[in-house]
Amino acid sequence: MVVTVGVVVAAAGQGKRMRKGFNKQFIQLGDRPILMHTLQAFEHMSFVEQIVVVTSAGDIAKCEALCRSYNVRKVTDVVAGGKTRQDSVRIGLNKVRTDWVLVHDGARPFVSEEMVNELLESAQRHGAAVLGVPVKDTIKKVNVDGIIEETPERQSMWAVQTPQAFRLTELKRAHAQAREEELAATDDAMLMEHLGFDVRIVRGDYYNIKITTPEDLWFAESILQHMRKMGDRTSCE
Ligand SMILES: Nc1ccn([C@@H]2O[C@H](COP(=O)(O)OP(=O)(O)OP(=O)(O)O)[C@@H](O)[C@H]2O)c(=O)n1
Ligand SMILES: C[C@](O)(CO)[C@H](O)COP(=O)(O)O
Repeated sequence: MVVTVGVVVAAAGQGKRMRKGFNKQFIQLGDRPILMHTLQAFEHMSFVEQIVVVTSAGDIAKCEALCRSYNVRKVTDVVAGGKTRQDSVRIGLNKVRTDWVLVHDGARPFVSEEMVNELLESAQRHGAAVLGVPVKDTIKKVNVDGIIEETPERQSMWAVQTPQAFRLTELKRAHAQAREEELAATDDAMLMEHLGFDVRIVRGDYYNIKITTPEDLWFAESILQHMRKMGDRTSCE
């Protein structure tokens, strides 16, 4: 079956935890801004037909100019996002014209074709899929007084990443319903789970980090150097 695949790249956050005073997507990582690493990764995936970038209204022109200078041609729309990531993704989805959509954080620059292939294969077989990695630490549920309430069994704990892959119509429905019910979610899978969909987890890679706090930039520089040395984006492990 021939299917079409689009991507919504959520890049409209303020990067408060990065404490730079500007959107962290524009921080230079190696020789280009973080967001350009992310967009170029999808640009080079042959099965991706369309990329929609969601950024803040004030950064649209800058983002379009960067796409031109880095030769990112699959970007059809650069649109202004919303207050939350969920709002930004919902806005971006309105521009997507493909059967399947990958939702990805602009701040995850090390997404690879190999991981996206596996993700899409699983999503198309089972209906919806997300990348994730088994957690390495012991996880505690802690109450407002700082007292540990519960230690969930680690074997069943995964740290969820992006991309996350869905049928466009189904994800749009999940977003519409969440809006109606005022349900707030930190990822798109949660909205699909809420609608009763089974969402598969596909093993991603520990290097597929989201750049969130300042020390993540050290890790990101090391990952980038390692990948360039290996001459292959996928051979970090
Ligand atoms: N209103 C928002 C908030 C977040 N994002 C995007 O969602 C991704 C994951 O969010 P996060 O890492 O939390 O980014 P920020 O919201 O920028 O960070 P912070 O919470 O520290 O302000 C980022 O690529 C971010 O740009 C978005 O598109 N729209
Ligand atoms: C979607 C996500 O990347 C999954 O890990 C993440 O939840 C989004 O970022 P945030 O830090 O929760 O805003």
